[in-house]
Amino acid sequence: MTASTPILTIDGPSGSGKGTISRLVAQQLGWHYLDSGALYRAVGVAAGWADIDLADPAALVRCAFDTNIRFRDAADGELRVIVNDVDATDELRTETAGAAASAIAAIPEVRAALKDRQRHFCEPPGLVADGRDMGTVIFPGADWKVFLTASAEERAERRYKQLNSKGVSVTLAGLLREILARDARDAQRAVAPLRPADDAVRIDTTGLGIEDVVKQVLALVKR
Ligand SMILES: Nc1ncnc2c1ncn2[C@@H]1O[C@H](COP(=O)(O)OP(=O)(O)O)[C@@H](O)[C@H]1O
Ligand SMILES: Nc1ccn([C@H]2C[C@H](O)[C@@H](COP(=O)(O)OP(=O)(O)O)O2)c(=O)n1
Repeated sequence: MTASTPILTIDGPSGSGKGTISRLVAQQLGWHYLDSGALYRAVGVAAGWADIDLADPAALVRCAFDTNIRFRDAADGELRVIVNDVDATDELRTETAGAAASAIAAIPEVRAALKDRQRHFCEPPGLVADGRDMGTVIFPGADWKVFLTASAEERAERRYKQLNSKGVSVTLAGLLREILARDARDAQRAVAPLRPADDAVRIDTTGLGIEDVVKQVLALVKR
């Protein structure tokens, strides 16, 4: 990590648009992008492949250290995630993987195991980092911090459309339940809970289009 490398953090709950907005802003600025949630999802999925019990913290911590995770920009603009040499992008995006990630993310030693890996993404010319604790724990000295929100109903609707467009069969009511459960677990855990940093700019994206949000975030960085 270079002390002078500019960092923008974008935190928020599931479906608030962190990933979409972060990638677009990073593209426009020509900066690197860290999808920290993908690291937690990858460890959860790798643990599943290795039959590790989600209630076995010591084995999960070993898994967090041992899992090889690489990101690759695909030709269609999607970010592919390669876990232990397997393209796990589609498996990672499922709600099952999200729930497993949220469960293992509550284990302090798992969070500690992933800390340095996240900080290594900070390379010139700049970094946009998205997650739950980017502005509070991983990059507390970030130059700009954004906290995105949207109503739970709108977030569930967005996820519904997103998964449907990929041919994944889900129900809106089921997604809303899962989103509310994940919000509660991520916000109530003892270590690095989901919350805005004191110096974060909050943007409620309910009813806003993607372009509107990108404009607001870029305006903040350029100010
Ligand atoms: N402001 C917005 N308005 C409408 N849809 C949005 C907005 N931001 C994101 N989306 C859509 O919502 C879905 C979930 O966004 P995503 O970036 O994956 O959220 P997160 O990373 O916070 O879980 C995506 O399909 C995305 O295109
Ligand atoms: N910085 C982070 C990122 C994700 N997590 C955990 C908590 C989240 O519910 C899961 C999945 O995160 P991810 O950002 O991929 O999920 P969403 O796209 O917001 O649905 O991982 C975390 O604890 N800290």
